[in-house]
Amino acid sequence: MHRAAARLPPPGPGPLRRAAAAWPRRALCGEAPALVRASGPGVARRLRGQAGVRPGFLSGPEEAALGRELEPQLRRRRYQFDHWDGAIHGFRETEIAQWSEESQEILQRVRGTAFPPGMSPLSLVHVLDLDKSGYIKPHVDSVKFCGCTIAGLSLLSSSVMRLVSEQNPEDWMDLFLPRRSLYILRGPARYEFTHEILKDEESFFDGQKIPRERRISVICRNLPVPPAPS
Ligand SMILES: O=C(O)CCC(=O)C(=O)O
Ligand SMILES: [Fe+2]
Repeated sequence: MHRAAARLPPPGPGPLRRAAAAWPRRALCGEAPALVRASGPGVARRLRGQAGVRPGFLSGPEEAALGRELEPQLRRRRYQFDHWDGAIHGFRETEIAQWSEESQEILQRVRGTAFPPGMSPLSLVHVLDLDKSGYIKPHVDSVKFCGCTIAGLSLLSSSVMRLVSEQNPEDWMDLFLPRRSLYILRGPARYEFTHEILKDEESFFDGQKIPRERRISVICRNLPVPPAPS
């Protein structure tokens, strides 16, 4: 979702629900420092434990197994190059509730890593297939439909995810997402910073080109906590 633009969810049921709104605070996850670069020590401190990358989270065979399961479902859809809210360019997507046993084990591992005990993960898992020319513009995931944690697996391609502070756009953090890694965004990284996936032409991490190929992400989210009754 574009910065500062409050948007409505898409008409009817659909996997994309990105709308800006209020920013409740919550916390915590691990990180690999070599895979993140921040605009300054203040941002690094603020996002420590809130934005992290686990390289090698998936093995090669696990990536292949997920791919085999996802390809037939994705192939039925067309890449879209103009989305309803313009947040994503060159993509197709789906939400999946039923997974093979092998994939369920992987998703359990994601949830066990990303979500503290007692948090309710969304049962639908979001699968986003970005064409080589596709990219994700800066947005904040809808607070209406998605809770404090976003955890995503990257298949087929490495990429760079950029976080930019909504309040001070000069504050940013880049996350290098190697192929087969898991990233986790929580608390301020999820609510107070936009996130985006850079297009191939702009895909650099710490000055180094990170070529963007076709990329499939498998994203687990949790339910928003309902407001306390007044
Ligand atoms: O592809 C990803 O890892 C992120 C996708 C995303 O930001 C979204 O669907 O809201
Ligand atoms: Fe998002």
